Amino acid sequence: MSGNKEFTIDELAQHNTKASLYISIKGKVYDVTKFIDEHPGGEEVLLDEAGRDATEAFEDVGHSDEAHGLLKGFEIGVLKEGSQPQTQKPPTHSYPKHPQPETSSSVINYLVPLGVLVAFIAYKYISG
Ligand code: HEM
Repeated sequence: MSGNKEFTIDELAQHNTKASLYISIKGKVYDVTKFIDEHPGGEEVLLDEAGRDATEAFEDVGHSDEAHGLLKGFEIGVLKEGSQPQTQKPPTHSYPKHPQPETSSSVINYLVPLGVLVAFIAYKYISG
């Protein structure tokens, strides 16, 4: 079965039990209710990902071509655009970079060793 029905993330989330189990992978929605008992990876993992975007979990396992092929048979629609969960953090407040008071600190960095050197030479000169 395949379809062009668009599911929102909320609709998907309603099918998160063994009685009706939808999973989304790469923007497609799959009804894997009938597959729960047959999944070689066990039902537990499917139930863990039930009703949500399982792209990462599915890819992490490194499923075979056969597994990818099976997916086609479970396709019932697509995840509505813009309803994907935010995997990336929204841009947080960007803080303006404060200009560092470069000059004053670099002058000090330069003057202190110079002062030490001058003091050392003066000391040598006076004492010797
Ligand atoms: C929903 C569609 C899924 C299908 C059609 C599917 C299919 C399969 C198939 C056919 C295998 C046998 C090995 C292979 O051919 O790669 C397998 C293994 C496995 N699957 Fe899935 N899988 C699905 C989702 C998931 C999800 C969401 C997880 C979550 C982590 C998962 C975890 C695993 C694990 C851990 C194995 C390895 C089992 C083992 O080698 O002992 N699967 N799956």
